[in-house]
Amino acid sequence: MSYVIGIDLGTSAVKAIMVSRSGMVIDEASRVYPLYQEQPGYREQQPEDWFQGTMDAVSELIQKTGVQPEEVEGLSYSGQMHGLVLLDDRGEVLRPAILWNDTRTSDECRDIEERLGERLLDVARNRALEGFTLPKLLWVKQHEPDIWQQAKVFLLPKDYVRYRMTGQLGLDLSDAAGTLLLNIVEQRWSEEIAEANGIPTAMLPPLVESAADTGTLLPHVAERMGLHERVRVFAGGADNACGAIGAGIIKPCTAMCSIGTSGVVLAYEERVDADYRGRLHYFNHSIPDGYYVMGVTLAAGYSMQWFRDAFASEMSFEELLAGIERVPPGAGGLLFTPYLAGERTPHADANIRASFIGLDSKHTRTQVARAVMEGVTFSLCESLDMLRDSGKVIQEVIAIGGGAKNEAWLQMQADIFGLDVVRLEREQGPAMGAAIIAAYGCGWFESMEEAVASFVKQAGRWHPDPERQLIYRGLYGIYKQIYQATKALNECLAPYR
Ligand SMILES: Nc1ncnc2c1ncn2[C@@H]1O[C@H](COP(=O)(O)OP(=O)(O)O)[C@@H](O)[C@H]1O
Ligand SMILES: O=C(CO)[C@@H](O)[C@H](O)COP(=O)(O)O
Repeated sequence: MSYVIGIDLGTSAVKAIMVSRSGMVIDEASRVYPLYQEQPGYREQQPEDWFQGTMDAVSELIQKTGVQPEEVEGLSYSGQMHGLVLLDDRGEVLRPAILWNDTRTSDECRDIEERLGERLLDVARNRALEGFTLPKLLWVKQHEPDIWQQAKVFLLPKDYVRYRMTGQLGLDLSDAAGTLLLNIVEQRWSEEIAEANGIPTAMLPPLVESAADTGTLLPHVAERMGLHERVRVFAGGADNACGAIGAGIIKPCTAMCSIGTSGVVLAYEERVDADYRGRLHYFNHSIPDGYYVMGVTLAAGYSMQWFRDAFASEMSFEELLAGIERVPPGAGGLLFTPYLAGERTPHADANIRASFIGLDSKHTRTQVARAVMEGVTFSLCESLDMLRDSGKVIQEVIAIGGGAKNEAWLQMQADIFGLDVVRLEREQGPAMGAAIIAAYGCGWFESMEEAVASFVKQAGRWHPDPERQLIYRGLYGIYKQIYQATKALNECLAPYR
């Protein structure tokens, strides 16, 4: 038999899946790692935790499947986007990684936009947002000059793990798109953006395609994971690009909704000249010459994780959400905005914070949990509406990410979006996308499209219920007013955080 391994380096955990030639997921293994929040707006992780966690997860996967090392032909990666990993001239990590949901870089974003004006949108096709990598580089340059002086190259999260596994430096196009340093259409680093911001071009790692063969495993890494040294390692892609591949979003009129730590509503973009003026993210896909457009809720699954950790830390998500489907829409008149970490879409605002509106002494924990789920889904619906308003025809939504494990959340998505919502056999879209890249790279298929057709398997469909849809339409109208109503209050509260 032959297999490939797909690795998804998420924010809450790394997940590894073993996939057979017929696209069957034989098994999966995962490892969690901590998120450090030393100051308000700061979010960091240790790259060493990613590397060790990935090796542990793959090693467990090999042990529990009983697959022989020589049966694994290839592996590839999907990774949380934008996170800055700085390396010195010996390849050592200089400081903890600054993550996609870290919002310390508002000043740097303003500086970038002042320096480049409209050219930023013309070349990088995105606005300067706190989560992207270039503002993080500028923050280190300004605030940690000693570290900056030692920095020789930067990598993104999954590219760091691949570097540790193979010893080869490289960064794939779909992830490079989220740095703000890529000329998105010409698919090369933008010297203009780098030079305007004082970033030496020597710091930019070599660019590769997602399916590029990036070498083989270092002997000690192969041994630790129980793999053969000859297993082929393919570059992989940004988690949202891989999630899109794993969900089959590789042609027009298809869209996905991912509820991981972040929340994403994403559609395939066939037009290289599509111009969203930065209101939505526009990035290179992991499919050659493909693009996608998306909106991002910074704290989607993270809102649920926060709620559980703060108020029911002894409970699993399954226990916490038991009976949630019996709570009527609207959670007894309670609305939640998921701005726990600021927001990106539709309100690019690092200062906004979350609210519960309508909390009543009769509210139970289950009702509040439902309000959290509804608030996250309303936020995602705002991104979906931006896609629809741009003229995109979306017929159904493929749901992926940890949130797709819960059937009530799938029904809620169908009711709020007013569209059919489809679940896959496993919610691990990004890991499946990485496995598909590896399978295509190994030559199992002529094209990525063929690999997607063979590997992506739908497993359930939720239809919108007209009655609930109507109730949600009313609630959504109220939800959309909360941002403006709480913006100034949150600015006043900022010094107290
Ligand atoms: N059984 C479940 N029911 C509902 N939500 C869940 C469940 N399990 C996990 N989640 C949600 O999924 C999130 C993690 O999703 P995941 O896709 O693994 O994230 P990441 O890729 O960022 O690590 C959690 O924060 C939680 O909100
Ligand atoms: O910042 C973004 C996309 O622009 C996030 O979607 C990250 O890529 C993190 O993803 P998850 O850990 O939530 O999967």
